[in-house]
Amino acid sequence: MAATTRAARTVAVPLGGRSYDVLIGPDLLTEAGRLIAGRLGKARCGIVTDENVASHHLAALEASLRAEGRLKGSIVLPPGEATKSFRELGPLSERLLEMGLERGDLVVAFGGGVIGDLAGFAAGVLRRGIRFVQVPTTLLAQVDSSVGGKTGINTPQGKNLIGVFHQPSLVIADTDTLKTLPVREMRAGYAEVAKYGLIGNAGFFAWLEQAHEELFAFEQETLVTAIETSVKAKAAIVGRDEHETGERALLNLGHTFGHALEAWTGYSDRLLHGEGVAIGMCLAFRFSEHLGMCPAGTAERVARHLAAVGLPTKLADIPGDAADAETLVRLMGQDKKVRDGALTFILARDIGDAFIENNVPPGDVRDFLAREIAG
Ligand SMILES: NC(=O)c1ccc[n+]([C@@H]2O[C@H](COP(=O)([O-])OP(=O)(O)OC[C@H]3O[C@@H](n4cnc5c(N)ncnc54)[C@H](O)[C@@H]3O)[C@@H](O)[C@H]2O)c1
Ligand SMILES: O=C(O)C(=O)C[C@@H](O)[C@H](O)[C@H](O)COP(=O)(O)O
Ligand SMILES: [Zn+2]
Repeated sequence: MAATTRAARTVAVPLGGRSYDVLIGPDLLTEAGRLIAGRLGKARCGIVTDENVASHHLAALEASLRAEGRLKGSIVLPPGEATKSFRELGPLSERLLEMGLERGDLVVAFGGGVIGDLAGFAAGVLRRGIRFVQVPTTLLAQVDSSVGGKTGINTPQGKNLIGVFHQPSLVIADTDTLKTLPVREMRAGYAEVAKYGLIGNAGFFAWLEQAHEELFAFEQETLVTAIETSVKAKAAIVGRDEHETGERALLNLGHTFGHALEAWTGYSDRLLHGEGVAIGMCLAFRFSEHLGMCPAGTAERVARHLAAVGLPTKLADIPGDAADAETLVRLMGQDKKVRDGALTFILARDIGDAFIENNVPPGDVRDFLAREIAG
C-alpha cells in the first residue's frame, strides 16, 4: 500500500500508466523520504535546489531522504529566472551524471518553478529520460509549475522555447515551506491561483476576492483549499490534453503578453513570471472588452482584485523604460501557439469563461498595445 500522510490532501493527475499524485499539506518535508520510498521503490535521489531554498529547507529534506537510505547528493544552484538557461543546464546535467544517478533513480526538483522546469528538463534528457519528483516550495510551483510535465529553459528568443514534456512521478507540496517565501514571490504565485478562477471557475474567483487576506496570512484551510482547487483544475485539463493540442492552451491565459514582457525585461527581477502573468491577464481581459467579446467592467474587476493583493496590472507598473508595442509583438511571434504566422490568444467572455482565439491579426494587437502604452 502506498504511504500516505494524515493531513495531506491528494489530487491525482490521470495520465494512464504515467499517472501520479500531488500531495498537499503541512509538514510533508519531514515525510518526503518515507513518501518517496513507499511509492517509488528503491530509487536513490539526487536533489537539485537553489541557494535560497537550501538555506531554509535543504537540511530537512536531506535528513528525511537519508533516514530512508535514499540520499545520493544535492546540487545547489544560483536563484532566479536566469538559472533556467543553457548556461546552467550543461553543468547541471554533468553533475547529475557524475553523481551516478541511474535510469531507475530520481532527480528531486526542490524549489520554485525555475528549479522545477530546469531539473525536470535535465531529468527528461538524462540517459534519455529518468524519473523525477517535484517538491515545490513557492506558491506558484505548488499550484502550477510542479504539475503537468512542462519542463524547459529560456533563451533570448523567448520563454520556455527549449524543453520537453516529462511528467513527474510524484509531487510533494509542503505548505509550511511557503512561510519563508518573500511576499513579492507569494503575490507572484497568487497570479496563477487567480488564473484558475478566471479561466473556468467564476465561483473560485469570487471566493478568492473574499478569502485572499486569509491566504496571505497563511490560514491553513484557506491556503490548502486554494492550492487544491488550482491543482485539481490543472490536473483535469492536463489529463485530457497532456501535449496542448487543444484546451490546455487555456492555462496560458495572460502568458502571450506576459512571456513577451519577461523576454523584454531580460528574465530579471524587474518582472517576475507571476507579475508578467498578472499584467498579461489584465491585458487579455481589456483586449476581450475592446473586441466586444466581454461585458464592460469585467477587466476592471479583474484588475481591482489583482491590485488588492499588490500585483501589477498595467504596462506602466513595470519599473524602468516603457515597453514599445512593435518590440512586444515581435517577441510574441516566438510564442509556441503561433500557427502560420498568426497569433493565438486566450480571451474571455466573462470571468470564468476563457476561450482560445486563433488568427488574431498582429496589427490589432500592436494597435491595442500602443493605446495601453499611451495610457
Ligand atoms: N512548468 C510549468 O507548467 C510552469 C508553470 C508556471 C510557471 N512556470 C515557470 O516557473 C518559473 C517561476 O517560478 P517561481 O515563481 O516559483 O520562481 P523561482 O523558482 O525563481 O522562485 C522564486 C524565488 O523564491 C525563492 N524561494 C523558493 N522557495 C522558497 C522558500 N520556500 N523560501 C524562501 N525562498 C524561496 C527562490 O530562490 C527564488 O528566489 C518561471 O520560469 C515560469 O516560466 C512553469
Ligand atoms: O501548464 C501549462 O500548460 C501552462 O501553460 C502553465 C503556465 O502557467 C506556465 O507558465 C507554462 O510554463 C507556460 O507554458 P508555455 O508552453 O507557454 O511555455
Ligand atoms: Zn505561468
